[in-house]
Amino acid sequence: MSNQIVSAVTIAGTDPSGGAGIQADLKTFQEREVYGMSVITSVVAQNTKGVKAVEHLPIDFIEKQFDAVWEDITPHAVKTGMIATIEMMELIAKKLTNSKIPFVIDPVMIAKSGDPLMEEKSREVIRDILLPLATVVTPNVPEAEFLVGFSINSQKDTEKAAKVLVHQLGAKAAVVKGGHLDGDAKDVLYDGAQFDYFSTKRIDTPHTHGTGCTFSAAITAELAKGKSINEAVGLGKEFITDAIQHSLLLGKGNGPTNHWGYRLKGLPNRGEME
Ligand SMILES: Nc1ncnc2c1ncn2[C@@H]1O[C@H](COP(=O)(O)OP(=O)(O)OP(=O)(O)O)[C@@H](O)[C@H]1O
Ligand SMILES: Cc1ncc(CO)c(N)n1
Repeated sequence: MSNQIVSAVTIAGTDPSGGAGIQADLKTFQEREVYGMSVITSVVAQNTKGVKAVEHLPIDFIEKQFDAVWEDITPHAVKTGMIATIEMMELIAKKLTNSKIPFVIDPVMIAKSGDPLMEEKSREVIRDILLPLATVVTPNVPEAEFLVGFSINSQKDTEKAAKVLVHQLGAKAAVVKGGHLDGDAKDVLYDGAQFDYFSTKRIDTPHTHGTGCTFSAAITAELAKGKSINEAVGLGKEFITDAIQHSLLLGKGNGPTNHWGYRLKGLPNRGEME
């Protein structure tokens, strides 16, 4: 694949303040040297402090965007982020059912600010119609709890949830992220055969707006390049850790991560410099 231009597409909602959603995904693809494309599902008026308003695009217009990408530039991988309604989920399922490209699902339900990004009645639908199509699904703990139907309080629970996501709900692999648990930021990958653990020390910062989007976009970019699931998750974890470590101290709320943070590896972060 060395001379081939690798491309990926994100199907998701927007963040005009640039830290999450489509904007985070495209920045991440670019940093991973993957040509980024996007299909916008919802336009969200949000920033580092929270969500102010959401407008869903008409379903036929989402389909037109999807077709505009696919009829022209076939992507090497696809990810979904904010998919708010049942209609949108059905459209994506219809479009991707016989697709052979890697498909990463970040089952975005609630923003870090606590604002809902998915209609409650859609949650079962993402589980039933999209999860079986996933190459990798990347829930945080509250999302995983909803999808599997039990609470997650320990590593054992996390492993059990990852198994359910694969064996009962049909994803090829699942990464249950430990960002919301206490202690180290430890993510568990289950690929149907074995567990792998990706763990870093928790970085003491409130600036984690868009971490989930950035992490899943980095995994998508690496799968687009032909990396294995295990390699892609490992590279995604390094990328998000550097992005959090070097967060930009922007905004008045929970600030965004730094998508070029990996280039600053080993250097003092901005907080330490000031
Ligand atoms: N404070 C932290 N220090 C180090 N790593 C973190 C921290 N917070 C989250 N992570 C890591 O960032 C990645 C994204 O996890 P997280 O649980 O934050 O996603 P999320 O809740 O889906 O994010 P989002 O706000 O975008 O929805 C995971 O690899 C997680 O372990
Ligand atoms: C559009 C969008 N997707 C995902 C998230 C979760 O971080 C967000 N805040 N906004």
